[in-house]
Amino acid sequence: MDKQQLWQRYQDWLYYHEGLGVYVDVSRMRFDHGLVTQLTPKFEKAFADMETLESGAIANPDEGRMVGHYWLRAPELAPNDDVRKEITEPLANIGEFVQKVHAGTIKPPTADKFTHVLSVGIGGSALGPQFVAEALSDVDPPMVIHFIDNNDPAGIDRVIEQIGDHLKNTLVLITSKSGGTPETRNGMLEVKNAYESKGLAFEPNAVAVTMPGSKMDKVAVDDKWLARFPMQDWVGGRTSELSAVGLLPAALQGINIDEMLVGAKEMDEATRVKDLKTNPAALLALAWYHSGNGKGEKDMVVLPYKDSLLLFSRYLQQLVMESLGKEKDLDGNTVYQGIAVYGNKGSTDQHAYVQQLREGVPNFFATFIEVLEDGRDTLFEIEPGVTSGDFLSGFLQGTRQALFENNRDSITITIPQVNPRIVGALIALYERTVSFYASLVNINAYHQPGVEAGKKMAASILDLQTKVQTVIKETSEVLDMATLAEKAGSPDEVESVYKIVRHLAANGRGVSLEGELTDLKTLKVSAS
Ligand SMILES: O=P(O)(O)OC[C@H]1O[C@](O)(CO)[C@@H](O)[C@@H]1O
Repeated sequence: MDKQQLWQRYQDWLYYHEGLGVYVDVSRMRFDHGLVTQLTPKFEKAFADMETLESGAIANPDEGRMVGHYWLRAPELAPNDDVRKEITEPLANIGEFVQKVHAGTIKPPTADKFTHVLSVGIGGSALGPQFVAEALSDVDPPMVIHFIDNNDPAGIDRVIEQIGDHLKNTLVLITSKSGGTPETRNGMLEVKNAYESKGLAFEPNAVAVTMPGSKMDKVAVDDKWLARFPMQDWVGGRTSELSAVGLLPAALQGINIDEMLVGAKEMDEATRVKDLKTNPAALLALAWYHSGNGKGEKDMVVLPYKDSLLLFSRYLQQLVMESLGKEKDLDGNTVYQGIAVYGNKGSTDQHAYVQQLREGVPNFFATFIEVLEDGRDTLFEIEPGVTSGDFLSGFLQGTRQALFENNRDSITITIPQVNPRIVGALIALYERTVSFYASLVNINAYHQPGVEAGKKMAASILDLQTKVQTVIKETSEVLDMATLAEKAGSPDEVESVYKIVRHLAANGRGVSLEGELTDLKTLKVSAS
C-alpha cells in the first residue's frame, strides 16, 4: 500500500467518539474485508452475548455468577432493585466516608487527621488502584497513597519505612474480593504487626473492602475495624476498578470518581452499538483476532506515550491475560487461548526493546496510546518552534511508521488528555474488548481456574515446610535430604524439601546446612 492508500485506509477505519474525544485507529493492522465478512456472524453473536450478559445472565457458568461490572456505572441497567442497591449504597457511603476523612471528622485515635493511605491487596485488588494513582493523583494530593501488593518482607519493610512516623495517621485499606487470598491476609498481619510494634492500634485505622461474609469481613467485624465496604459477588477482581476497590482509594486521593464513572458509562454506551465499524471495542477485538489468527499467536505490546500511563500495560496484562488465557473453550475443547501483554511507555521503550520490535522476531502487534494535549501551561521550545511534546509526538509517529514499513502492525488510541473521565473510558473500552474477543473465540473470560493450581501447590509446600521443621526440631540426628524427605512423609518431594531447607538456612531459622553446595547428595541437615 502506498501512502495515499494508507491515508485512505486510515480515513475508512478511523473511529472517533465525539463526546470523549477518543480516536481508535486500526488502519495499520493488515486485515482485509475477507476477514471482516468471515467474522460478521461471530460479531453478531458477540453483540448478542453482550446483551445477555448485561441483562443479568449467568455469564460466568463455571462459577455460576452474573458478570455485572458494566452496571457499576449504569445502575439503572442492573437486573433488579437488590443489585441496584448493591451499587448505589456503597457509592454513597464512599462519598460520605471520604468527605469525613478529608474533613477530619473521621480521624485516627492518635492524630488529628488521616493524611496517608496504605492499600494492601493483590491482582485485581491492586493493579487498578495502582494504575489510577499513577495516572491521576496530583503531585500534592489530599492523601498520599502507598501499596503493599506482595509477600516480600523487604518490600513490605520498605513501604513501612517510607510511611515512617505517618503510620499513626495512615488509613489502611485491606482489599480482597474473596477475603481469603493468602498474600493479602499476610500483608494485613504484617501491617498490623508494624502498628503494634510502634505501640499503635491497627484496628481503628483499618478498612476492609471485601465480599460481605468473607473471612476478611469476619475479621473486620470481630476486631471492630474502622469501616467496611462491600465488594459485589458479580464483579470480578480484574474488572473491579470502578467498584469500591478502585473508587475508595481514588476518592481518598482526591480523584474525581464521578467523572471516572461518567467516562466509563459513555464508553459502555459506545461499545453497545451493534455495528463493527462504529463500535470501538469491536474494532479492537477484530484487530486482536486478525493479529493472532484468533489464537493469540502475537503478543500485545502496549506503548503509552505519556509517563502517567506507565502502569496501563501492567493493568491490562491481568485484564487480558487472566481473562483470555484459557485451556478450554466453552464447549470443553482444548484451545490454549490467550494474548500475552507487556509494555511500559514511549519513547522510553524505544531505547530498550523497540530494536527487537522493528527488526527481530515478528511475534507482536503494538498498541500506541497517544495523548493530544501535552499537559503543560507554559511554552518551552527545545529548538526554535519545537517543544518536548513535539518530540514525543514525533517519536510516536516515527516508531509507528518504522514498524509498519517492516511489516509490524499497530493500533493507535488517541485521547485528548489523561483525566478521570478518559481513564474511566479506557478501562471500559478494554473491558468490553476482552468480552467481545472472548465471545469471538468462545471462552469464559470471567473465571481463572489456572490460578488455583498454583495456590494449591503453594499451600502444600507450606504444609511440607511445617513437617520438615518438626522433623528437624525433634531429631538429634544429622539427616541427608532423602532421609529428611522420608521422615517428613514425602519421600518423592526431595527437591522441594531441599529448597525449603535452603531458604530456612539462609534466614537463620534454626536449620544448618552442611556439605558441598555443588554436590547436593553430600548435604546434611541438622538443627542449629
Ligand atoms: O481480591 P482477591 O480475592 O484477594 O483476589 C486477588 C486476585 O487473585 C485472583 O483471584 C487470582 O488468584 C485474581 O483474579 C484476583 O484479582
